Amino acid sequence: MTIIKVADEAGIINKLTSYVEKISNDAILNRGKFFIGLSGGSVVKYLCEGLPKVDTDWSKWVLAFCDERVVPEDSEDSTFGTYEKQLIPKTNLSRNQFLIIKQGVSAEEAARDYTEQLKNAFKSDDFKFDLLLLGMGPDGHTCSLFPNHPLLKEATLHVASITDSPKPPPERITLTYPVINNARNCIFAISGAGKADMVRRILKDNEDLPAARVQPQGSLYWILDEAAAANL
Ligand SMILES: O=C1O[C@H](COP(=O)(O)O)[C@@H](O)[C@H](O)[C@H]1O
Repeated sequence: MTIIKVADEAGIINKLTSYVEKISNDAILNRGKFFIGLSGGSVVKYLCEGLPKVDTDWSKWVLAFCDERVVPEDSEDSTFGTYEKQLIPKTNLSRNQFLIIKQGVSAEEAARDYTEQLKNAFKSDDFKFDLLLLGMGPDGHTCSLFPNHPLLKEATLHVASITDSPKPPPERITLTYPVINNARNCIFAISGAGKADMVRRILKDNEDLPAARVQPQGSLYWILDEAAAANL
């Protein structure tokens, strides 16, 4: 695991951008495609500001979601909806490069359908992302994997549904640990004093919280600003 401390959000965006550029170009050079998993929450802002600066072959990108809210695409809670408005217009990406959750179905059906979409994209049952970009809530959740939730033990499904998310909206789908920890690279990007206590509990005290269970076969990076790293 590599912990990178930067001064502020601008520093997070710069670091994130350079990692994404390097990892995407390596993936495209070696395997012809770049599979990336995006998160919602504060990471959206970093990516919408940083990704347009990446020098890459956008046509080779396949973009999925580490988790997504089961809401209409035009809802302000839709993670895809936000990237559609704030990222696509600033890059050469097109909508059909994103794996978007099926609309108008239950969370369970959306998770099943998303699993099929991933199978088609990877042309395999082995969902090996080149990069997952992750956030962490102040309670230590990542993706839609919340503390003490039964989904933390999910070992069979690649994509699971949740209908009792403690953070609204309650209905979501999420990648599970078998997929997350199969990734070539995982990067957390965390800022602000509100996360400092949880950052300490995970990175210093080694508490068993959802974000701490992200231990990929590949590389793991935590990019922290000064406020988030204050208690390390
Ligand atoms: O609900 C969610 O929360 C987490 C963390 O969000 P943040 O705003 O505290 O960074 C996010 O990573 C996840 O994708 C999202 O659905």
